[in-house]
Amino acid sequence: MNVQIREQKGEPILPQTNASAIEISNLERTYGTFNAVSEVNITVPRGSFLVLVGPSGCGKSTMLRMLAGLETPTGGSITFEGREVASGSRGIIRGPADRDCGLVFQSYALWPHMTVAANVEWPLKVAKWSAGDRRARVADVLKLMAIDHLAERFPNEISGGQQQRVAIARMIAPRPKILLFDEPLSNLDAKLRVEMRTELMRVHRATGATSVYVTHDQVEALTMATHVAVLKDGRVEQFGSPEELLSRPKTAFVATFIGTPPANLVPATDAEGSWSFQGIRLGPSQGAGSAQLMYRAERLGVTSHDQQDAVPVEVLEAVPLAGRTMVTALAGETRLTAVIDQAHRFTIGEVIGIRLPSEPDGVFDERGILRS
Ligand SMILES: Nc1ncnc2c1ncn2[C@@H]1O[C@H](COP(=O)(O)OP(=O)(O)OP(=O)(O)O)[C@@H](O)[C@H]1O
Repeated sequence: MNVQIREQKGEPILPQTNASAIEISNLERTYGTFNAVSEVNITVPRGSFLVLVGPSGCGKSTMLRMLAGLETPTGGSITFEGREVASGSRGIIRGPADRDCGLVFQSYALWPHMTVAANVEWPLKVAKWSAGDRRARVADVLKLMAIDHLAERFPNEISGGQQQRVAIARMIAPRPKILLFDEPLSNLDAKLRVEMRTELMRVHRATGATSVYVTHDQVEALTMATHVAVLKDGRVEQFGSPEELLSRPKTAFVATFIGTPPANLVPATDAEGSWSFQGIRLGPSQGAGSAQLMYRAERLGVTSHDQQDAVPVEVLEAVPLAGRTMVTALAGETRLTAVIDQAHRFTIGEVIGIRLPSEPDGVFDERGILRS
């Protein structure tokens, strides 16, 4: 299939095909003896929006910096549009300016002495666009980012959210085929972040550019991504669509990192053919030994603590959610979160019962690998 994506009225931009725009093979980055990124293999189809998500220190920024050409891999290779741009053996083959990619950071890094329009025009001057083309392109991009009324202001005369719009406008102005974002919304307040997420998705649709976006916020990841790579300790725990990660997490880490609220993990032992947790029989087990059972929050039931089939738990917090209630409680050292279909008041410290369904949503072995 060959779909033309249009940016402004009548302006064809990138054809979307099934070809891969970015190929990451066995990518590795070590610092001394420390592996910041190890054995990463990801193929990013052209036009997709890949989110790299994971906890602090998992190697997201190192990955993005290698994609941008700001960091040299110590092993493996990166290919953009079929051309190798960096590898462990050959180092940086194409530098940041030679990769047809744009980069936006958390800090906006605008030129303070230039107006908004001049900031956006700058990369076009560097790329030697004609004055007429530059003027037309700057006008289009400012309009696309809804900042055309700010064209003559200086960066210190506009808000943080507006500055980030300028930084994005400046990035997309030369029509790079690949857009790289490193936590671009983390300096914005919660309301603005939500608004900018929608804006970024609009920019992605409008430009059709393959995007790689780094965040530690899994909600941001699931909202924006066509593809998600969950990173942990420099390795990819799982790569797939948001739906795949939510419906079939391959590891206990992914199950507890992705989703709102994330799934519950219950350490269970096999007792005469049943799973047992804190003396409660949960349902038929498939084999001997111990496992971590996954249950989604909406499948847990809340009852009184004296029910025989319920796990007694102590309430830690309860949050009202549009007519529903999310209650988090502690069973020994295990945190359990249930979402119930009613508005209900709980008292912190109160002991209640949580009922786990007989069929878990997934069974992980003790190392956290999906068993079934
Ligand atoms: N120049 C460096 N020298 C040594 N170690 C480094 C260097 N750069 C990064 N690291 C280490 O590599 C690991 C990955 O860092 P990276 O910045 O990629 O993580 P991150 O997932 O982006 O984290 P955060 O979300 O906190 O920004 C960290 O443990 C970090 O301390």
